[in-house]
Amino acid sequence: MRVSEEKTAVACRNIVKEYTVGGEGVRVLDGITLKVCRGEFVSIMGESGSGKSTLLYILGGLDRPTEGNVSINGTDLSGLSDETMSRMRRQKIGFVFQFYNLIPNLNAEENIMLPLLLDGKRAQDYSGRLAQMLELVGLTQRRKHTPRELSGGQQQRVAIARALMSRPEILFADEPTGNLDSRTGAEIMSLLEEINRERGQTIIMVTHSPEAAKSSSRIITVRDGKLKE
Ligand SMILES: Nc1ncnc2c1ncn2[C@@H]1O[C@H](COP(=O)(O)OP(=O)(O)OP(=O)(O)O)[C@@H](O)[C@H]1O
Repeated sequence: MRVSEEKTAVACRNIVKEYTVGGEGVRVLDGITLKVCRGEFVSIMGESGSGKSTLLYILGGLDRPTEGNVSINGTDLSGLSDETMSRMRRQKIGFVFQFYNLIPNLNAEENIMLPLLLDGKRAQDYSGRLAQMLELVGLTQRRKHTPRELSGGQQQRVAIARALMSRPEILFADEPTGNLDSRTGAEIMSLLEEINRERGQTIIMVTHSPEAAKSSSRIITVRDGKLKE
């Protein structure tokens, strides 16, 4: 991508995050500035407790920083009400977690459709997109299975399809292979790589795994509350 064509997907400036633990302030993030361009696949690494997930949630608008600001696709999140922020999350952001967070009594396609239904959309208007997503994640034959009838890797594929249904600007993934054996983890990573390469999907992923991080185009590390590229 030429620099002049770069478009910023998400940017943050001087992010500080402090928690109060036992009456004392603990500074987890200490002045983080970062820009991720559209189409990038960025891995966030760092030791346990370094603040990787905290940073991911702040970038995705799931949490607010103590200081500093985040903008997604040019919109500054700090000025948004909670309601506008949650609409923005539903429509512009996809999240995938280590534990798939599927609804146990809904089947694969119902789980994939759920966020759009909660956003007031009609299922019949999205049947084509649903079929495309099932195809993309390789679950067309298993669309009527409930999570209990699916392997961990298949459940994560459902979660990925669900996150992509709204055609999000950015897909955030928090340890997406953390609960999978290494072979299944590698399959999930090649799916994410394909989604990034073929669809130009911007992805920001937290991972402990150097193997998983190899799929990304850039690795950043959080250490002592700061970023090292
Ligand atoms: N709500 C909270 N209240 C107090 N402290 C918190 C809270 N959330 C996170 N922390 C602390 O902030 C630090 C960073 O947590 P975070 O989960 O972001 O780290 P991480 O790098 O993602 O860790 P891991 O790799 O173990 O998941 C930790 O020391 C954690 O205990």
